[in-house]
Amino acid sequence: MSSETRPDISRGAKHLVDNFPCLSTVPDGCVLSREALSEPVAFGSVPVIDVGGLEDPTRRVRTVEEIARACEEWGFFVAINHGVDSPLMEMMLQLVAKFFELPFEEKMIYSSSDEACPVLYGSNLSSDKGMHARHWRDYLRHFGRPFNNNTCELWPTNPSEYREVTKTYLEEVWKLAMKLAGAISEGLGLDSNYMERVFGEGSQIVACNYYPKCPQPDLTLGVSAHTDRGGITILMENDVEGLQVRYRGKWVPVPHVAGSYLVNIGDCVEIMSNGKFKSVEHRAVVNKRRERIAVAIGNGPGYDVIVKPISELISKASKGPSHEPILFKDIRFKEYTTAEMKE
Ligand SMILES: O=C(O)CCC(=O)C(=O)O
Ligand SMILES: [Fe+2]
Repeated sequence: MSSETRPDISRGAKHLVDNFPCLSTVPDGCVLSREALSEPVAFGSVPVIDVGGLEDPTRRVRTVEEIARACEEWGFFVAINHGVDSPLMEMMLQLVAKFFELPFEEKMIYSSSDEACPVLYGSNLSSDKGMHARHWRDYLRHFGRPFNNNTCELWPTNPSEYREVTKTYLEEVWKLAMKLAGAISEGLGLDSNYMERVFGEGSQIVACNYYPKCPQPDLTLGVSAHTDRGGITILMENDVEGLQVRYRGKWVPVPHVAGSYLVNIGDCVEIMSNGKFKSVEHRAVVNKRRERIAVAIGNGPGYDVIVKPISELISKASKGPSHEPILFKDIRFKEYTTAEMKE
């Protein structure tokens, strides 16, 4: 390809696709290694759990068991009847879609070379940094909870309803996260408020991911294999599937279930559970036909919380026939989230 016709990747994935409608190949440099792309894919079923059962005293114990089993075996589950208002979910998704539709220059207001910037717009396609370098994804990332000082004032002002709707959405997602934290605590044999108490004021990271249509989806990825650092990730997608979960060494695609959330355990809950509940690797693939939008909210402990295996679990284990070693070191959440970014 001559340099005049070589597509410009410097403005990210969406800009490239919008401006080269006839693009039939993934630009040089964006083709990922054969090893990264050739891992086996298998069909299996990520558990679908009716979390509405947590609200019903006759079904609570069974629902807690289902959640605990999913956290042990898959680290993931699809949550239905989760209680978050569907018009609110739809509104949030539409505002994120509108944000990505803005002119490039307007989105660039939020770009920065500092990865730790509290609000960050960028593209993995045009970046050669980090584990997702040259991947087919544009993103907007910012902090949510704790809502102090000027947290929300840093968020985008366009679309105009973005701040207000996002704040309401994050509060609802936090309620759901704490409901699930209750089930996870009970699943570990603790009282249902245990994890919520440890999380304290809590923290949230908002990751809005935009994956445009890709001419050669087999040659690239949206996001490569990683685990989430926080506690409980709650992810909503438009009606396009793309997430894959590592299960018994193979990649298992998660089918889209309308109105559901994809829930996964992050590193903090794995540490707190001393490895009983798994923070499992996942990745996002892209496709030729439809753009995919995924809004992932990482719900974690407050930044000053020391994340460590829960002492009750350790002492219980050590009384048992097989002494269970403490598998993780204590670490302050703030240091854990900023240590050598994996993303
Ligand atoms: O977009 C997805 O489906 C996955 C995104 C993800 O794993 C993340 O943002 O941590
Ligand atoms: Fe993730």
